Amino acid sequence: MAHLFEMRGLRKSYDVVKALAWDDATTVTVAPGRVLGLAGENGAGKSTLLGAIVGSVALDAGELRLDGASYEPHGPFDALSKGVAMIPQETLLSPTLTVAENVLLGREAEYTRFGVINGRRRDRLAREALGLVELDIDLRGMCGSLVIEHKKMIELARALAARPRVLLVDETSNVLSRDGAQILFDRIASFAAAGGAVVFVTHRLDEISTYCDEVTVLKDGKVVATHPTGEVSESDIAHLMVGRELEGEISHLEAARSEPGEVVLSVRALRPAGCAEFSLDLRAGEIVGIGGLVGCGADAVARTLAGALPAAAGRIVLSGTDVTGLGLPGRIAAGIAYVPKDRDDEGLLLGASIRDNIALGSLDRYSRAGFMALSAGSAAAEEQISDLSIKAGSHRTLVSQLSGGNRQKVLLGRWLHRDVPVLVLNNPTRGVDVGAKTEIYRLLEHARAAGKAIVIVSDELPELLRLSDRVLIMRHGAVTTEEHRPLPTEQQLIGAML
Ligand SMILES: Nc1ncnc2c1ncn2[C@@H]1O[C@H](COP(=O)(O)OP(=O)(O)OP(=O)(O)O)[C@@H](O)[C@H]1O
Repeated sequence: MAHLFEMRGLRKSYDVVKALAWDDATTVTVAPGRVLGLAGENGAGKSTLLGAIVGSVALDAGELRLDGASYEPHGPFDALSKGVAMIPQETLLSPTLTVAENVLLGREAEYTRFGVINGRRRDRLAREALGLVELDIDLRGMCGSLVIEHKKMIELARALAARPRVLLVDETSNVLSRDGAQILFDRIASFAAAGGAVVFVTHRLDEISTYCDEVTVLKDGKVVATHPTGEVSESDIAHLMVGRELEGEISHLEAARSEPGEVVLSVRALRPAGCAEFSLDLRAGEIVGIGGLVGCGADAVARTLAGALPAAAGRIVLSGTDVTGLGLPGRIAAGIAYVPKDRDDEGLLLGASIRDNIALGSLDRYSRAGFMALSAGSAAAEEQISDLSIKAGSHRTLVSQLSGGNRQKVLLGRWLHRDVPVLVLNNPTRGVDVGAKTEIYRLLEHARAAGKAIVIVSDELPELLRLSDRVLIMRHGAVTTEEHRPLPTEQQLIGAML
């Protein structure tokens, strides 16, 4: 079969980090009508590869070919004009532009004449594009205030509306609801059926077996193998990615479960935005998982427990102290740590180092007579880098230079070494590779065994089933199901969500 897209001998280094380190003979191709899955640990080079394909990463060496001809994009807009569109891992929408302006970014000439904007035409074009992904939202709203799912759908709409030949999708499904993910996979399938070529990056190996024709595994910037997905199992792919077996480590965690202790966090008749009353007694050494479809209220519950969203009513008592009136910083100081879902918007200082981001969870430890002595956090940061296998030169590396999954690990690392009694984790392993996920599960299990009380909101049912002592399923803002161990199957929980 003729190739639509071809990559050969790609190399890219950032100082000593070899993000892409293919030898001259290494070639990866995608034929028309095919979906290529890209798998690899955090920092393996997947996003760098996609960045190189749209010209946002300048390669040190290598060759890209589109339709048999040399292809050298100068940036994402140039790539788009040549028929290559990307949905990046971290959203690139401009927060201060409207939905319509973002959807039509780069197409302004289509609705502007002699410098005058034709608003009706703009709105019609934007509506057409959003129709491709079944998104019906206010065209005049600012993108900065949208939920992440809508931002991703806008990026998908923008890409599809440009009618590209090659579509690159970087870890998009992990922020989408089931319905959103279904729309994404349907569009990918029809795009391929119409002769397009797709490169799809995900850490969810079931998505690779279900939706991809072939899988290429990257490790330390090199191509380890490419196989038709029908010929490799998910555990084969995981093995190629991390170079070791993972299942045994997980079942070990299952065996170590013990009875929870005293109630640490008592939540009474809390009214998170858009939700019914929510009550919970969370015990020391207990993990309560909360799941449900998008808009079910689990996200609002997590944010309200953390103090990131105000509650309309109710009480939250932490070890006998009423913390209801406290905002996010006050709750953190009181002992409720929070890992948000949208890490770049809500969680991390991208321009600061790993050490400073981790130390943010412990400012009280590092302030002396009103001055910050963050250098004292270096050892703690190095410990987190090693415990969580954060791929970085040192604790001085800026978070903006880390891969997505490694950023997520920094966010978690901020709290895992802290002595906080309560952790509220909102999709804590989003974008984290299978090996590091096992490591994070192990650390959370240790935190649980050490008596921490943990609430995990997760879109991944296997994660909830693996970690939780209790699972709450929410629908339309209310808890409709509560299950204790032994927990029901994934299928039964999905049934409860619908
Ligand atoms: N701008 C940059 N400056 C310095 N190092 C960088 C930069 N961008 C990427 N890197 C490094 O290159 C390596 C590959 O990163 P990349 O984002 O491609 O990984 P990835 O496979 O996409 O990981 P993830 O699964 O976590 O998204 C990492 O070690 C990362 O820290």
